[in-house]
Amino acid sequence: MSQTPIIEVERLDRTFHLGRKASVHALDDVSCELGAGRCLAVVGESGSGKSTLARVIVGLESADSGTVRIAGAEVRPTTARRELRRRAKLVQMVFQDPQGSLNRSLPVSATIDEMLRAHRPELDRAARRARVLELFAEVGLNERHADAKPAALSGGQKQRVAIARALAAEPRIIVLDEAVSALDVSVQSQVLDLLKRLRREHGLSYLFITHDLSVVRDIADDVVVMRSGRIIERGTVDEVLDSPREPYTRLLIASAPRPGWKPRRGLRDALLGSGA
Ligand SMILES: Nc1ncnc2c1ncn2[C@@H]1O[C@H](COP(=O)(O)OP(=O)(O)OP(=O)(O)O)[C@@H](O)[C@H]1O
Repeated sequence: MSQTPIIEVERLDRTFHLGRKASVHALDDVSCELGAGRCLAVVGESGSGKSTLARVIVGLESADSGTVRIAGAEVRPTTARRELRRRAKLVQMVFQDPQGSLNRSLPVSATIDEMLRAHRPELDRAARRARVLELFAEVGLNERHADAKPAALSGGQKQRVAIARALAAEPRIIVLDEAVSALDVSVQSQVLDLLKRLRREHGLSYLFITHDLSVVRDIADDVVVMRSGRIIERGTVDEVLDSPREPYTRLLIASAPRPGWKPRRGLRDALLGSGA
């Protein structure tokens, strides 16, 4: 990771207390960085702490200790509108389920219009409409899609709307949390191509949370492997996926679906635990 980091995460710790005695150490001394203009993938089995890391980074979740710096400034969870807006200009998040940011009863363009109102107050109604259509065109959609209600769009189209919504804030970083995981393989590859193009054209940096190593191979430059709240391996995608040092990483790679792949559940469960 040679470029200046745009995100620096240092020694994050987060424990969730579930009951009187039970607790989960979701982040355990986690440090990592995202180089400016790069794509860092965070991989690991379900429950390994990937989403918690993403949520702490964007300030949706607090950490018990440790620091997160974005573009050199420390970020903390806040409800202050000005601070939230300032952060949203730097970093946007795209989730697995785009439905969450869409209002069922309004055309999907409304969600983008709302972002523009927040981040581009100088635009009047007509200029916002023009910008909405520009953003739709950027993600491969047209006016007909913009004026449709969410139910009339496919999963892939809705995820494109979510990406357009993120772009409307003109952020420098997009955090994608399993953003292509719910899409079938051919739609997934189209959305990945779109993300690659947008990254090039806008100089974006991506933090890409996924459990899918073929997606990592396709889009990421660097990767960290999480297990039980800790980062257990890190490096460039080629280093980690071609020459993994940790047995756990080797197992993740061995158990990733590929043509002709047959799950070896016994071995996998023994090594990854029942939550895998
Ligand atoms: N708000 C919360 N309250 C209690 N426990 C939580 C909370 N958020 C996360 N956890 C726990 O922290 C651990 C890490 O969860 P996290 O969602 O970060 O994992 P993940 O790697 O993103 O998993 P997945 O791939 O299934 O989304 C899990 O054991 C989870 O149950």
